[in-house]
Amino acid sequence: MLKISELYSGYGKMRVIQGVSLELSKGEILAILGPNGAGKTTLLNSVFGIATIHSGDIYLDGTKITGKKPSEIVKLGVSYSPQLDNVFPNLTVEENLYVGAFIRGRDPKIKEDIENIFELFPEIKRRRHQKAKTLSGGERQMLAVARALMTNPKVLLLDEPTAGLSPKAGITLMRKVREIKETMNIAVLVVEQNVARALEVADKASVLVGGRILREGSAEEFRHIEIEKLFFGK
Ligand SMILES: Nc1ncnc2c1ncn2[C@@H]1O[C@H](COP(=O)(O)OP(=O)(O)OP(=O)(O)O)[C@@H](O)[C@H]1O
Repeated sequence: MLKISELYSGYGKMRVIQGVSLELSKGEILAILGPNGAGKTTLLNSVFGIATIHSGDIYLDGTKITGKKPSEIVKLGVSYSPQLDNVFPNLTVEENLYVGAFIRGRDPKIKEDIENIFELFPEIKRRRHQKAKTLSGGERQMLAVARALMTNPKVLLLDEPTAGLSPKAGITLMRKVREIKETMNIAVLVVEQNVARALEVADKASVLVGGRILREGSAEEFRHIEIEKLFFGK
């Protein structure tokens, strides 16, 4: 579904990603793990067309998306929930979901999809007429993920969806991500600081250090490795 091949990318001339290749299939969650500054966000930015691609290619279902604009990439089926500024604070929950569906124009199915999303996230359904800025941290992150789903993506990119959440809210959200990939049969590329939380729901994981993939494998095989060893090989 998503294939990244020998990617070198960064910002302007600055290189952050140094030869990353990975593949993500439909119905899979791939967790990108790694220390601060490893390039995790830059990898997502590269897929979404907001970083500078120096060389390499990115394919979605065999179609090359390298170098395309984010608006085109969304239309092809990739949605992105960034770490910050991922909801419109002064819009209501429902309005945020309508804005999320903006690229679908006047698609009559939008209303029905919003109700389906609310079935997945009853926590925010209760707050549908409340402004996003009045939500709790956990509810706000659920809204951010829900908003990203409104484009009907094939691939969902999530940047630290549990950042700043309590352990309980964090695990609830990650389990929700798993439920989403199962019910909607989509592929999820998730960047997470919390390794245990990510590995609980992910199918596989890649460890990114210094812009390179240090190791990759099934989430199961990483569950028993200490973080220091995972990130720094100690
Ligand atoms: N817009 C930008 N312009 C220039 N440099 C950037 C930009 N965004 C990030 N960088 C740099 O790229 C490098 C990788 O940053 P990135 O945010 O991808 O790392 P990360 O693994 O997501 O880190 P963290 O876990 O701390 O969020 C860092 O050195 C950072 O300073």
